[in-house]
Amino acid sequence: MILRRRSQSMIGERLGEHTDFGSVTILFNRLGGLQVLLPGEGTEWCYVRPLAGHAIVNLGDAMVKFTNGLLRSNIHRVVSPPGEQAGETRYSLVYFARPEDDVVLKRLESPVIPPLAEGDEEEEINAKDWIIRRALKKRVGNFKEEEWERNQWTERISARSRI
Ligand SMILES: O=C(O)CCC(=O)C(=O)O
Ligand SMILES: [Fe+2]
Repeated sequence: MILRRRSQSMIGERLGEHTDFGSVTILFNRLGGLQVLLPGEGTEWCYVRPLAGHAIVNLGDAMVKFTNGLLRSNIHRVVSPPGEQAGETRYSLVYFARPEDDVVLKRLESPVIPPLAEGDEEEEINAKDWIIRRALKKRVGNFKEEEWERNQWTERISARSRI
């Protein structure tokens, strides 16, 4: 997928904060504009500087689910490129990899993956339903108070500085 964002004159055109839904995202950017929220309390947004000949790799929510939070899906957003780059059109080549629709997003059985907390039970949700849930969450009007907690799951994990 190629994403195109016009210059800063298109005020308000940006991608709001989110975690990616799938397993791994590979990004190729020439201009800045991608920002990550560093883990921990009260942290700030940082630009991710694109380097020639390099890709940017993001982990998505499925990795959080499979590893019970050992791996994190970082919270990121896209804003206007910094400094002189702000006047240029930004292209981003994005490759999203994700589990097949019917894969259940649950902790994998492995001694290196943290066990579930005592009394915790994992919900049964497959990749397709997870994506639908996450996409709907972003739509104004679909917001339901009682679902907020559930939908925040990977953000909460990703925002922590330590396990
Ligand atoms: O354009 C970028 O650098 C990132 C895009 C992104 O985060 C996304 O499409 O999920
Ligand atoms: Fe993203």
